[in-house]
Amino acid sequence: MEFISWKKEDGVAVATINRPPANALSRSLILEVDELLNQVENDEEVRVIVLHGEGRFFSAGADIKEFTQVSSGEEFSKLSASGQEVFERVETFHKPVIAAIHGAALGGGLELAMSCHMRFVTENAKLGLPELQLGLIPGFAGTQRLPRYVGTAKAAEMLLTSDPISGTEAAQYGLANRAYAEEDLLSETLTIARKIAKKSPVSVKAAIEMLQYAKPASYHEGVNAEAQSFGTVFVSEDAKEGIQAFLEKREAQFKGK
Ligand SMILES: C/C=C/C(=O)SCCNC(=O)CCNC(=O)[C@H](O)C(C)(C)COP(=O)(O)OP(=O)(O)OC[C@H]1O[C@@H](n2cnc3c(N)ncnc32)[C@H](O)[C@@H]1OP(=O)(O)O
Repeated sequence: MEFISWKKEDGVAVATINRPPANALSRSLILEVDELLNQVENDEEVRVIVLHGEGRFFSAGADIKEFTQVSSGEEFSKLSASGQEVFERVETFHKPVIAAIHGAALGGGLELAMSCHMRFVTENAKLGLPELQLGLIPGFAGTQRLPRYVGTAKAAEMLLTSDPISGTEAAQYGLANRAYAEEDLLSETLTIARKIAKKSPVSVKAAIEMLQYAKPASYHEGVNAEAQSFGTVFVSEDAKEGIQAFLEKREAQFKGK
């Protein structure tokens, strides 16, 4: 794998995303998340996976620069659906996947983190779904998972304003399990991961399976609608303007077209 490396430590696979400068989730990086799961799936020495980011951020989201290479709405809907599929595999994976988030988990980066079974964060990390700032909507099941963690009112605020919340606030709202000082994040996360690694893999698998029943019945319908909508919104003039404005480091001027 080019962008994800991992090593085993006491029953835990510590996986590092390393795609400078922002660990943006290109298509190939998302495929590597899938490949990571392939590699640990049948490894009995791996009981838990901890995912974290190298550099300044956990991940700043889907690769906005790569978006300029896609042109049709159908292609964007497919891109959305294939990301959703990988993240669904994370959420239903029979070994717990834990995100350790520092710096920022934005857009697709937060969507990846939300598909993990637990999230530990630094107090000053930024967590958010800023896609509306780009004239887009989230496309990797963020519209469905965020309200599950923070409630619909806070999810609406986060989506519609594009403002991120801090790690401390994320822990208060239930989006993160706990917030730590920057220097303690990885060691505290590993302590919890090692504790889980000592449990019976049979009961851990069963517990994860049972958690899937806590998803609302409309979840998969919502995710499919999100992928469709992602493609439709993406071909708007406003989306072109939003992406261009990001690349030119200026504020977007949206016209409603
Ligand atoms: C289906 C899913 C959809 C999505 O996920 S859409 C994407 C949603 N994410 C975002 O909108 C976040 C965009 N990024 C930011 O808001 C900011 O960045 C940060 C807050 C993460 C960091 O800000 P700062 O510290 O001022 O650094 P910087 O100069 O903006 O970024 C450093 C370099 O990283 C590149 N970068 C940041 N995010 C992305 C991204 N999501 N895709 C591609 N590149 C990204 C920038 O362009 C720049 O690069 P250069 O140094 O070459 O100018």
